[in-house]
Amino acid sequence: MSETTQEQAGENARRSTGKNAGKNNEAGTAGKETSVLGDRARELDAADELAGLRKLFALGDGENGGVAAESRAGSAGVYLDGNSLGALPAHVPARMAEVLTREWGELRIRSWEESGWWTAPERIGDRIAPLVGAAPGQLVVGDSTSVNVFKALVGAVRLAGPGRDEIVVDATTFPTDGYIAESAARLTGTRLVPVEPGAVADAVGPRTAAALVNHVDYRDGRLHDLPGITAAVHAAGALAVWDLCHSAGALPVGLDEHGVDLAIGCTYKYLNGGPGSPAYLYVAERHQDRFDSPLPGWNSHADPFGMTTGYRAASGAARGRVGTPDILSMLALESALDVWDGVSVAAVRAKSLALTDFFLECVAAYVPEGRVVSMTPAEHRERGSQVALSCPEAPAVMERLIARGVVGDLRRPDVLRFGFTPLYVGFADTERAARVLAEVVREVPAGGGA
Ligand SMILES: Cc1ncc(COP(=O)(O)O)c(C=O)c1O
Ligand SMILES: Nc1c(O)cccc1C(=O)C[C@H](N)C(=O)O
Repeated sequence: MSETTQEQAGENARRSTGKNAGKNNEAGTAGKETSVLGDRARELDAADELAGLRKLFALGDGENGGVAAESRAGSAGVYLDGNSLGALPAHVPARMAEVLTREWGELRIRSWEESGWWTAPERIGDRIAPLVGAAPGQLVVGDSTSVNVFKALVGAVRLAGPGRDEIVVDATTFPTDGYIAESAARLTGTRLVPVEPGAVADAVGPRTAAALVNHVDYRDGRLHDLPGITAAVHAAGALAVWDLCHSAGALPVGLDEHGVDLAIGCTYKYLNGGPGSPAYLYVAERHQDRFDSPLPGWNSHADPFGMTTGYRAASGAARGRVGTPDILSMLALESALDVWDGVSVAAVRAKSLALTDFFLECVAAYVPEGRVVSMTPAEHRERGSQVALSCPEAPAVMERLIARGVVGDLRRPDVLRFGFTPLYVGFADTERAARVLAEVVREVPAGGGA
Protein backbone atom coordinates (compact mmCIF):
# COMPACT_ATOMS: atom_id res chain seq x y z
CA MET A 1 0.00 0.00 0.00
CA SER A 2 1.41 3.39 -0.87
CA GLU A 3 1.69 6.09 1.77
CA THR A 4 -0.80 8.22 -0.10
CA THR A 5 -3.53 5.59 -0.06
CA GLN A 6 -2.91 4.96 3.63
CA GLU A 7 -3.11 8.64 4.39
CA GLN A 8 -6.25 8.91 2.31
CA ALA A 9 -7.89 6.05 4.22
CA GLY A 10 -6.87 7.63 7.52
CA GLU A 11 -8.06 11.09 6.56
CA ASN A 12 -11.45 9.83 5.39
CA ALA A 13 -11.93 7.85 8.57
CA ARG A 14 -10.99 10.82 10.75
CA ARG A 15 -13.65 12.83 9.00
CA SER A 16 -16.26 10.14 9.51
CA THR A 17 -15.65 8.76 13.01
CA GLY A 18 -17.26 10.90 15.60
CA LYS A 19 -18.99 9.66 18.71
CA ASN A 20 -21.70 8.23 16.51
CA ALA A 21 -19.94 5.76 14.27
CA GLY A 22 -23.17 5.07 12.41
CA LYS A 23 -24.51 8.33 11.09
CA ASN A 24 -25.99 7.36 7.79
CA ASN A 25 -28.47 6.50 6.46
CA GLU A 26 -31.66 6.01 4.61
CA ALA A 27 -31.72 2.91 2.46
CA GLY A 28 -31.65 5.10 -0.69
CA THR A 29 -28.15 6.48 -0.13
CA ALA A 30 -26.61 3.10 0.57
CA GLY A 31 -26.19 1.99 -3.06
CA LYS A 32 -24.05 4.96 -4.08
CA GLU A 33 -21.92 4.81 -0.92
CA THR A 34 -21.49 1.07 -1.38
CA SER A 35 -20.08 1.34 -4.86
CA VAL A 36 -17.72 4.20 -3.91
CA LEU A 37 -16.40 2.39 -0.84
CA GLY A 38 -16.32 -0.91 -2.70
CA ASP A 39 -14.13 0.70 -5.38
CA ARG A 40 -11.87 2.19 -2.73
CA ALA A 41 -11.55 -1.21 -1.06
CA ARG A 42 -10.39 -2.74 -4.34
CA GLU A 43 -7.83 0.04 -4.82
CA LEU A 44 -6.53 -0.35 -1.27
CA ASP A 45 -6.26 -4.13 -1.69
CA ALA A 46 -4.39 -3.70 -4.97
CA ALA A 47 -1.87 -1.39 -3.28
CA ASP A 48 -1.50 -3.56 -0.16
CA GLU A 49 2.06 -4.90 0.15
CA LEU A 50 0.91 -7.55 2.67
CA ALA A 51 -2.00 -8.84 0.55
CA GLY A 52 0.00 -11.84 -0.66
CA LEU A 53 0.27 -13.23 2.87
CA ARG A 54 -3.40 -14.20 3.01
CA LYS A 55 -2.77 -17.25 0.85
CA LEU A 56 -0.54 -18.62 3.62
CA PHE A 57 -3.64 -19.17 5.78
CA ALA A 58 -6.42 -21.77 5.65
CA LEU A 59 -9.34 -19.41 5.27
CA GLY A 60 -11.41 -21.41 2.85
CA ASP A 61 -10.37 -19.31 -0.14
CA GLY A 62 -10.00 -22.30 -2.40
CA GLU A 63 -6.52 -23.67 -2.79
CA ASN A 64 -5.95 -24.10 0.94
CA GLY A 65 -9.40 -25.60 1.54
CA GLY A 66 -9.71 -25.19 5.19
CA VAL A 67 -11.85 -24.62 8.14
CA ALA A 68 -13.92 -21.69 7.00
CA ALA A 69 -14.89 -22.97 3.54
CA GLU A 70 -18.51 -23.49 4.42
CA SER A 71 -18.87 -20.07 5.98
CA ARG A 72 -17.55 -18.44 2.81
CA ALA A 73 -20.05 -20.27 0.67
CA GLY A 74 -22.51 -17.40 1.07
CA SER A 75 -22.04 -13.83 -0.05
CA ALA A 76 -19.76 -12.91 2.83
CA GLY A 77 -17.14 -14.79 4.79
CA VAL A 78 -14.92 -12.52 6.81
CA TYR A 79 -12.89 -13.58 9.83
CA LEU A 80 -12.60 -10.69 12.28
CA ASP A 81 -11.86 -12.73 15.38
CA GLY A 82 -8.09 -13.12 15.07
CA ASN A 83 -7.81 -11.11 18.30
CA SER A 84 -9.33 -14.10 20.08
CA LEU A 85 -8.10 -17.04 17.99
CA GLY A 86 -5.79 -16.45 15.03
CA ALA A 87 -6.36 -18.38 11.79
CA LEU A 88 -4.48 -21.57 10.92
CA PRO A 89 -1.40 -21.10 8.73
CA ALA A 90 -1.95 -23.59 5.92
CA HIS A 91 1.41 -25.34 6.25
CA VAL A 92 1.04 -26.22 9.93
CA PRO A 93 -0.97 -29.48 9.51
CA ALA A 94 1.80 -31.03 7.39
CA ARG A 95 4.43 -30.03 9.93
CA MET A 96 2.32 -31.47 12.75
CA ALA A 97 1.87 -34.71 10.82
CA GLU A 98 5.67 -34.93 10.65
CA VAL A 99 5.99 -34.21 14.38
CA LEU A 100 3.48 -36.92 15.19
CA THR A 101 4.65 -39.63 12.82
CA ARG A 102 8.38 -39.06 12.74
CA GLU A 103 9.38 -37.21 15.90
CA TRP A 104 6.96 -38.84 18.34
CA GLY A 105 5.99 -41.97 16.38
CA GLU A 106 9.46 -43.09 15.32
CA LEU A 107 12.10 -41.24 17.30
CA ARG A 108 10.11 -41.20 20.53
CA ILE A 109 12.29 -40.27 23.54
CA ARG A 110 15.25 -39.45 21.27
CA SER A 111 13.35 -36.42 20.01
CA TRP A 112 13.99 -34.46 23.19
CA GLU A 113 17.49 -34.04 21.84
CA GLU A 114 17.48 -35.04 18.17
CA SER A 115 14.36 -33.08 17.26
CA GLY A 116 15.24 -30.15 19.49
CA TRP A 117 12.28 -30.59 21.82
CA TRP A 118 14.18 -29.78 24.99
CA THR A 119 15.38 -26.38 23.80
CA ALA A 120 12.10 -25.42 22.09
CA PRO A 121 10.92 -22.98 24.83
CA GLU A 122 13.97 -20.72 24.45
CA ARG A 123 14.29 -21.24 20.68
CA ILE A 124 10.68 -20.21 20.06
CA GLY A 125 11.08 -17.35 22.54
CA ASP A 126 13.84 -16.05 20.29
CA ARG A 127 11.51 -16.30 17.26
CA ILE A 128 8.92 -14.12 19.04
CA ALA A 129 11.51 -11.68 20.43
CA PRO A 130 11.86 -9.47 17.34
CA LEU A 131 8.08 -9.17 17.07
CA VAL A 132 7.99 -7.52 20.52
CA GLY A 133 11.25 -5.60 20.22
CA ALA A 134 13.44 -7.81 22.39
CA ALA A 135 16.99 -9.01 21.84
CA PRO A 136 17.46 -12.79 21.98
CA GLY A 137 17.75 -14.64 25.28
CA GLN A 138 14.98 -12.87 27.19
CA LEU A 139 11.80 -14.75 26.25
CA VAL A 140 10.78 -18.25 27.16
CA VAL A 141 7.66 -19.97 25.83
CA GLY A 142 5.48 -22.22 27.97
CA ASP A 143 2.43 -22.43 30.22
CA SER A 144 -0.64 -20.25 29.88
CA THR A 145 -0.70 -16.46 30.02
CA SER A 146 -2.39 -16.69 33.42
CA VAL A 147 0.45 -18.79 34.83
CA ASN A 148 3.00 -16.37 33.39
CA VAL A 149 1.19 -13.40 34.94
CA PHE A 150 1.72 -15.14 38.27
CA LYS A 151 5.42 -15.81 37.65
CA ALA A 152 6.02 -12.27 36.42
CA LEU A 153 4.15 -10.49 39.17
CA VAL A 154 5.51 -12.47 42.12
CA GLY A 155 8.94 -12.33 40.48
CA ALA A 156 8.63 -8.54 40.17
CA VAL A 157 7.65 -8.10 43.83
CA ARG A 158 10.65 -10.21 44.85
CA LEU A 159 12.93 -8.14 42.58
CA ALA A 160 11.59 -4.90 44.08
CA GLY A 161 12.78 -6.03 47.49
CA PRO A 162 11.65 -5.21 51.01
CA GLY A 163 9.75 -2.05 51.93
CA ARG A 164 7.61 -2.08 48.83
CA ASP A 165 4.25 -3.52 49.70
CA GLU A 166 1.85 -2.48 46.93
CA ILE A 167 1.01 -3.89 43.50
CA VAL A 168 -0.67 -1.43 41.17
CA VAL A 169 -2.93 -3.24 38.73
CA ASP A 170 -4.83 -2.09 35.67
CA ALA A 171 -8.44 -1.99 36.92
CA THR A 172 -9.79 -2.47 33.38
CA THR A 173 -7.73 -5.58 32.78
CA PHE A 174 -8.80 -8.86 31.27
CA PRO A 175 -10.20 -10.64 34.35
CA THR A 176 -7.57 -13.35 34.66
CA ASP A 177 -4.80 -10.79 35.28
CA GLY A 178 -6.85 -9.19 38.06
CA TYR A 179 -7.63 -12.53 39.71
CA ILE A 180 -4.01 -13.64 39.60
CA ALA A 181 -2.78 -10.26 40.82
CA GLU A 182 -5.12 -10.50 43.79
CA SER A 183 -3.73 -13.91 44.70
CA ALA A 184 -0.13 -12.77 44.09
CA ALA A 185 -0.76 -9.85 46.46
CA ARG A 186 -2.06 -12.17 49.18
CA LEU A 187 0.87 -14.53 48.76
CA THR A 188 3.49 -11.79 48.86
CA GLY A 189 1.86 -9.79 51.66
CA THR A 190 1.31 -6.78 49.41
CA ARG A 191 -1.75 -4.61 48.92
CA LEU A 192 -3.48 -4.48 45.55
CA VAL A 193 -4.14 -1.00 44.16
CA PRO A 194 -6.46 -1.18 41.12
CA VAL A 195 -6.46 1.95 38.95
CA GLU A 196 -7.27 2.86 35.35
CA PRO A 197 -4.17 2.65 33.13
CA GLY A 198 -4.22 6.42 32.66
CA ALA A 199 -3.90 6.84 36.43
CA VAL A 200 -0.99 4.43 36.95
CA ALA A 201 1.59 7.20 36.74
CA ASP A 202 -0.07 9.05 39.63
CA ALA A 203 -0.75 5.91 41.66
CA VAL A 204 2.83 4.63 41.85
CA GLY A 205 5.06 5.76 44.70
CA PRO A 206 7.71 4.67 47.20
CA ARG A 207 5.59 1.72 48.35
CA THR A 208 4.95 0.35 44.87
CA ALA A 209 6.71 -2.88 44.04
CA ALA A 210 5.26 -3.41 40.57
CA ALA A 211 2.56 -2.26 38.17
CA LEU A 212 0.76 -4.72 35.88
CA VAL A 213 -0.80 -3.06 32.84
CA ASN A 214 -2.38 -4.21 29.55
CA HIS A 215 -0.80 -2.80 26.44
CA VAL A 216 -4.13 -2.94 24.56
CA ASP A 217 -7.49 -3.21 26.31
CA TYR A 218 -9.33 -6.39 25.32
CA ARG A 219 -12.77 -4.74 25.20
CA ASP A 220 -12.43 -1.34 23.57
CA GLY A 221 -9.06 -1.83 21.85
CA ARG A 222 -7.44 1.19 23.53
CA LEU A 223 -3.64 1.23 23.24
CA HIS A 224 -1.99 2.35 26.45
CA ASP A 225 1.16 4.44 26.65
CA LEU A 226 3.79 1.78 27.30
CA PRO A 227 6.82 4.12 27.15
CA GLY A 228 5.23 6.80 29.35
CA ILE A 229 3.76 4.45 31.96
CA THR A 230 6.97 2.41 32.13
CA ALA A 231 9.00 5.59 32.72
CA ALA A 232 6.62 6.72 35.48
CA VAL A 233 6.79 3.32 37.18
CA HIS A 234 10.58 3.44 37.03
CA ALA A 235 10.66 6.98 38.40
CA ALA A 236 8.87 5.58 41.46
CA GLY A 237 11.54 2.86 41.75
CA ALA A 238 9.12 0.06 40.84
CA LEU A 239 8.96 -2.55 38.07
CA ALA A 240 6.70 -2.43 35.02
CA VAL A 241 4.99 -5.66 33.97
CA TRP A 242 3.08 -5.57 30.67
CA ASP A 243 0.44 -7.94 29.27
CA LEU A 244 0.94 -7.98 25.49
CA CYS A 245 -1.88 -10.38 24.55
CA HIS A 246 -3.64 -7.85 22.31
CA SER A 247 -0.60 -6.07 20.91
CA ALA A 248 2.06 -8.65 20.03
CA GLY A 249 1.87 -9.34 16.30
CA ALA A 250 -0.35 -6.31 15.68
CA LEU A 251 1.87 -3.33 16.48
CA PRO A 252 5.40 -2.43 17.59
CA VAL A 253 5.97 -3.02 21.31
CA GLY A 254 9.61 -2.04 21.90
CA LEU A 255 10.25 -4.00 25.12
CA ASP A 256 14.00 -3.38 25.18
CA GLU A 257 13.80 0.17 23.81
CA HIS A 258 11.41 1.29 26.54
CA GLY A 259 13.13 -0.57 29.37
CA VAL A 260 10.20 -2.83 30.27
CA ASP A 261 11.08 -5.10 33.19
CA LEU A 262 8.84 -8.12 32.63
CA ALA A 263 6.14 -8.96 30.11
CA ILE A 264 3.81 -11.78 29.22
CA GLY A 265 1.53 -12.54 26.32
CA CYS A 266 -0.42 -15.24 24.59
CA THR A 267 0.42 -16.68 21.19
CA TYR A 268 -3.00 -17.79 19.93
CA LYS A 269 -4.22 -14.35 18.81
CA TYR A 270 -2.13 -12.32 16.35
CA LEU A 271 0.69 -14.90 16.44
CA ASN A 272 -1.66 -17.65 15.19
CA GLY A 273 -0.21 -20.40 17.39
CA GLY A 274 -3.50 -22.30 17.71
CA PRO A 275 -6.03 -22.86 20.47
CA GLY A 276 -4.31 -22.89 23.86
CA SER A 277 -0.84 -22.49 22.36
CA PRO A 278 1.71 -21.68 25.05
CA ALA A 279 2.30 -18.15 26.26
CA TYR A 280 5.64 -16.39 26.77
CA LEU A 281 7.44 -14.68 29.60
CA TYR A 282 9.95 -11.86 29.05
CA VAL A 283 12.42 -11.09 31.81
CA ALA A 284 14.78 -8.26 30.85
CA GLU A 285 18.36 -9.44 30.79
CA ARG A 286 19.37 -7.06 33.60
CA HIS A 287 16.93 -8.82 35.98
CA GLN A 288 17.57 -12.42 35.01
CA ASP A 289 20.22 -13.23 37.62
CA ARG A 290 17.95 -12.05 40.41
CA PHE A 291 14.65 -13.32 38.98
CA ASP A 292 13.29 -15.65 41.66
CA SER A 293 10.47 -17.66 40.07
CA PRO A 294 7.57 -18.56 42.34
CA LEU A 295 7.22 -21.81 40.33
CA PRO A 296 10.73 -23.24 40.30
CA GLY A 297 10.03 -26.56 38.61
CA TRP A 298 12.73 -28.98 37.54
CA ASN A 299 12.80 -27.58 34.00
CA SER A 300 14.25 -24.33 35.32
CA HIS A 301 16.94 -26.07 37.36
CA ALA A 302 20.55 -25.37 36.40
CA ASP A 303 21.09 -29.11 36.06
CA PRO A 304 17.65 -30.62 35.47
CA PHE A 305 18.90 -34.14 34.83
CA GLY A 306 21.02 -34.06 37.98
CA MET A 307 17.72 -34.70 39.77
CA THR A 308 19.11 -33.30 43.00
CA THR A 309 16.94 -32.36 45.94
CA GLY A 310 18.20 -28.79 46.27
CA TYR A 311 17.02 -26.18 43.77
CA ARG A 312 19.54 -24.13 41.83
CA ALA A 313 18.10 -21.80 39.20
CA ALA A 314 19.23 -21.97 35.58
CA SER A 315 20.63 -18.82 34.09
CA GLY A 316 18.96 -16.77 31.38
CA ALA A 317 15.43 -17.07 30.05
CA ALA A 318 15.26 -20.77 31.01
CA ARG A 319 14.76 -19.62 34.60
CA GLY A 320 11.15 -18.91 33.63
CA ARG A 321 10.44 -22.53 32.73
CA VAL A 322 8.43 -24.77 35.07
CA GLY A 323 7.71 -28.36 34.01
CA THR A 324 7.77 -30.47 30.84
CA PRO A 325 6.87 -28.24 27.88
CA ASP A 326 3.67 -28.97 25.93
CA ILE A 327 5.62 -29.97 22.84
CA LEU A 328 2.77 -30.51 20.37
CA SER A 329 1.28 -27.06 20.93
CA MET A 330 4.71 -25.54 21.08
CA LEU A 331 5.82 -26.98 17.76
CA ALA A 332 2.56 -25.93 16.10
CA LEU A 333 3.33 -22.40 17.30
CA GLU A 334 6.90 -22.60 16.03
CA SER A 335 5.67 -23.66 12.62
CA ALA A 336 2.98 -20.96 12.58
CA LEU A 337 5.62 -18.29 13.17
CA ASP A 338 7.03 -19.01 9.69
CA VAL A 339 4.41 -16.67 8.22
CA TRP A 340 6.35 -13.78 9.81
CA ASP A 341 9.51 -14.43 7.82
CA GLY A 342 10.39 -11.17 6.05
CA VAL A 343 7.36 -9.30 7.43
CA SER A 344 7.96 -6.02 9.22
CA VAL A 345 5.89 -5.14 12.26
CA ALA A 346 5.85 -1.52 11.03
CA ALA A 347 4.10 -2.61 7.80
CA VAL A 348 1.62 -4.65 9.84
CA ARG A 349 0.89 -1.63 12.04
CA ALA A 350 0.39 0.66 9.03
CA LYS A 351 -2.08 -1.76 7.48
CA SER A 352 -3.85 -2.38 10.78
CA LEU A 353 -4.51 1.35 11.19
CA ALA A 354 -5.64 1.68 7.59
CA LEU A 355 -8.04 -1.28 8.05
CA THR A 356 -9.57 0.01 11.28
CA ASP A 357 -9.86 3.54 9.81
CA PHE A 358 -11.57 2.14 6.73
CA PHE A 359 -13.93 -0.03 8.78
CA LEU A 360 -14.98 2.96 10.88
CA GLU A 361 -15.52 4.95 7.71
CA CYS A 362 -17.68 2.19 6.15
CA VAL A 363 -19.66 1.76 9.36
CA ALA A 364 -20.31 5.51 9.48
CA ALA A 365 -21.47 5.45 5.88
CA TYR A 366 -23.65 2.34 5.99
CA VAL A 367 -25.09 1.80 9.46
CA PRO A 368 -28.25 3.73 10.34
CA GLU A 369 -27.50 6.67 12.57
CA GLY A 370 -27.44 6.14 16.30
CA ARG A 371 -27.50 2.33 16.24
CA VAL A 372 -23.82 1.75 17.06
CA VAL A 373 -21.28 3.95 18.83
CA SER A 374 -17.56 3.45 18.37
CA MET A 375 -15.66 2.80 21.61
CA THR A 376 -12.39 2.62 19.71
CA PRO A 377 -10.17 5.69 20.06
CA ALA A 378 -10.05 7.82 16.92
CA GLU A 379 -6.42 8.75 17.60
CA HIS A 380 -3.99 6.29 16.08
CA ARG A 381 -1.61 6.53 19.02
CA GLU A 382 -4.42 5.23 21.27
CA ARG A 383 -5.69 2.46 19.00
CA GLY A 384 -4.85 -1.23 18.93
CA SER A 385 -5.92 -3.51 16.08
CA GLN A 386 -9.60 -3.91 16.80
CA VAL A 387 -12.79 -1.92 16.55
CA ALA A 388 -15.35 -2.17 19.33
CA LEU A 389 -18.84 -0.84 18.75
CA SER A 390 -21.31 -0.50 21.55
CA CYS A 391 -24.79 -1.51 20.47
CA PRO A 392 -27.68 -2.26 22.84
CA GLU A 393 -28.78 -5.09 20.55
CA ALA A 394 -25.27 -6.57 20.33
CA PRO A 395 -26.20 -10.22 21.18
CA ALA A 396 -28.81 -10.41 18.41
CA VAL A 397 -26.64 -8.51 15.95
CA MET A 398 -23.54 -10.66 16.47
CA GLU A 399 -25.55 -13.87 16.20
CA ARG A 400 -26.86 -12.78 12.80
CA LEU A 401 -23.49 -11.51 11.64
CA ILE A 402 -21.87 -14.85 12.38
CA ALA A 403 -24.71 -16.68 10.63
CA ARG A 404 -23.82 -14.64 7.53
CA GLY A 405 -20.13 -15.44 7.76
CA VAL A 406 -18.91 -12.20 9.35
CA VAL A 407 -17.22 -13.54 12.44
CA GLY A 408 -16.49 -11.03 15.17
CA ASP A 409 -17.26 -11.52 18.81
CA LEU A 410 -19.57 -10.34 21.48
CA ARG A 411 -18.42 -9.00 24.81
CA ARG A 412 -21.52 -8.88 26.94
CA PRO A 413 -23.66 -7.03 27.43
CA ASP A 414 -23.39 -4.65 24.51
CA VAL A 415 -20.01 -4.75 22.74
CA LEU A 416 -19.50 -5.89 19.14
CA ARG A 417 -15.79 -6.58 18.75
CA PHE A 418 -14.01 -6.85 15.41
CA GLY A 419 -10.33 -7.79 15.28
CA PHE A 420 -8.25 -6.86 12.24
CA THR A 421 -5.34 -9.19 11.52
CA PRO A 422 -3.32 -7.49 8.78
CA LEU A 423 -1.71 -10.74 7.65
CA TYR A 424 -4.98 -12.07 6.30
CA VAL A 425 -7.74 -9.45 6.45
CA GLY A 426 -8.15 -7.18 3.43
CA PHE A 427 -10.03 -4.00 2.62
CA ALA A 428 -12.77 -5.74 0.59
CA ASP A 429 -13.39 -8.00 3.62
CA THR A 430 -13.60 -4.90 5.75
CA GLU A 431 -16.08 -3.13 3.49
CA ARG A 432 -18.17 -6.30 3.25
CA ALA A 433 -18.25 -6.72 7.03
CA ALA A 434 -19.56 -3.17 7.49
CA ARG A 435 -22.14 -3.69 4.75
CA VAL A 436 -23.45 -6.90 6.33
CA LEU A 437 -23.44 -5.20 9.74
CA ALA A 438 -25.67 -2.46 8.32
CA GLU A 439 -28.08 -5.05 6.84
CA VAL A 440 -28.28 -6.93 10.12
CA VAL A 441 -28.78 -3.78 12.17
CA ARG A 442 -31.71 -2.86 9.94
CA GLU A 443 -33.28 -6.26 10.58
CA VAL A 444 -32.95 -6.12 14.36
CA PRO A 445 -35.29 -3.51 15.78
CA ALA A 446 -33.78 -0.97 18.16
CA GLY A 447 -34.29 -2.44 21.63
CA GLY A 448 -34.78 -5.90 20.05
CA GLY A 449 -33.29 -9.10 21.46
CA ALA A 450 -32.01 -12.24 19.78
C1 LIG B 1 -5.22 -9.39 28.18
C2 LIG B 1 -5.37 -10.87 28.34
N1 LIG B 1 -4.62 -11.52 29.26
C3 LIG B 1 -4.73 -12.86 29.42
C4 LIG B 1 -5.60 -13.59 28.63
C5 LIG B 1 -5.77 -15.06 28.74
O1 LIG B 1 -5.02 -15.78 29.53
P1 LIG B 1 -4.86 -17.34 29.24
O2 LIG B 1 -4.04 -17.47 28.00
O3 LIG B 1 -4.23 -17.84 30.45
O4 LIG B 1 -6.23 -17.90 29.01
C6 LIG B 1 -6.38 -12.96 27.66
C7 LIG B 1 -7.33 -13.68 26.78
O5 LIG B 1 -7.69 -14.81 26.94
C8 LIG B 1 -6.26 -11.56 27.53
O6 LIG B 1 -7.00 -10.93 26.62
N1 LIG C 1 -8.38 -17.58 25.41
C1 LIG C 1 -9.65 -17.77 25.02
C2 LIG C 1 -10.22 -19.04 25.06
O1 LIG C 1 -9.45 -20.08 25.49
C3 LIG C 1 -11.55 -19.24 24.67
C4 LIG C 1 -12.28 -18.17 24.22
C5 LIG C 1 -11.76 -16.89 24.17
C6 LIG C 1 -10.46 -16.70 24.60
C7 LIG C 1 -9.85 -15.40 24.59
O2 LIG C 1 -8.73 -15.28 24.20
C8 LIG C 1 -10.61 -14.24 25.03
C9 LIG C 1 -9.82 -13.02 24.72
N2 LIG C 1 -8.62 -12.89 25.52
C10 LIG C 1 -10.55 -11.73 24.75
O3 LIG C 1 -9.91 -10.73 24.51
O4 LIG C 1 -11.74 -11.66 24.94
